[in-house]
Amino acid sequence: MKTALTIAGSDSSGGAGIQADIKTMTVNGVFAMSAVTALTAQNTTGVTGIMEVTPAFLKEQLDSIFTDIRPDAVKIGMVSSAGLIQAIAEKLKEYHARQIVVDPVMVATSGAKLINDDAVSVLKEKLLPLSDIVTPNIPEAEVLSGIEIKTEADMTAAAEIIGKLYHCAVLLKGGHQLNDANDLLYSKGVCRWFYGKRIHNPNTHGTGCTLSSAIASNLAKGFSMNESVRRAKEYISGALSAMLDLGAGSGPMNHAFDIKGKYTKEKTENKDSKQ
Ligand SMILES: Nc1ncnc2c1ncn2[C@@H]1O[C@H](COP(=O)(O)OP(=O)(O)OP(=O)(O)O)[C@@H](O)[C@H]1O
Ligand SMILES: Cc1ncc(CO)c(N)n1
Repeated sequence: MKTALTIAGSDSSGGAGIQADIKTMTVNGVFAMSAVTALTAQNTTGVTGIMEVTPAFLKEQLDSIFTDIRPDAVKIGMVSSAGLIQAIAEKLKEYHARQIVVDPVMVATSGAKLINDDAVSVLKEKLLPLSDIVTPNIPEAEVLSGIEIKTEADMTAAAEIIGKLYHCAVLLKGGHQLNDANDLLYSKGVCRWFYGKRIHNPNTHGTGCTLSSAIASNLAKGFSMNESVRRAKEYISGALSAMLDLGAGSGPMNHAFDIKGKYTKEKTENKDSKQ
């Protein structure tokens, strides 16, 4: 079985972060492992607290993972401080990690800031050059490229700037802001649009985490970058189309929409059962 590692923050409400990553990787057929960067106290309406692990303890988790079960792909999500980013970069280099997907998480769907200002420059300097693909949304791509994005032509320009600066592929997500659900992949000097039909579902908590984990899972299984992105878009469209509706804010998706088996059946009414 192929394996994937997520290095990210925990979302206590289960829709984003480590929890979304593990669900996504599992449903996409790889064995999921996790190194936790921070605990968040959050739900669909917002984040009330963040407790970071120390860089030393993050390194310890990564040592445990890489010296035993080697990940075929690595996804990196919320990493809020410069010290943690440095620890990740050091360990990824030490263990020659491959198929690295960086989701440059800066702000949660609910609006909470998930990265310190000084960490952004370390992310650019140390982590992006190690990545195979980075998956910014429009505000994140503006920070990484230094240009304002108002049109699809701006998206192309920003993706090219980021890809050339950091020698990686770039999936710039048009997502909820600019167009339907159309994302632009810049890879090996070529731009390609992935057209997604906008699903009228207000529950989009964790979409970015889910997409990047699905890409990592497909890379772990040996699919090309183009095919990994295509399959990941198909998966997220399915998870959104399942129309799960939980919580008072922007709720989570149903990551398990495609699993229908003996153990997923809900309880049926049974006269004999004790209440
Ligand atoms: N309503 C929607 N219908 C279809 N696809 C969507 C919808 N909303 C987002 N997506 C897709 O989900 C993926 C994640 O994009 P999104 O822009 O939501 O990321 P993000 O802003 O990083 O997410 P997050 O808020 O979790 O950090 C993209 O492929 C995007 O096109
Ligand atoms: C832990 C965590 N990571 C990422 C996001 C972005 O959606 C979030 N809300 N929470």
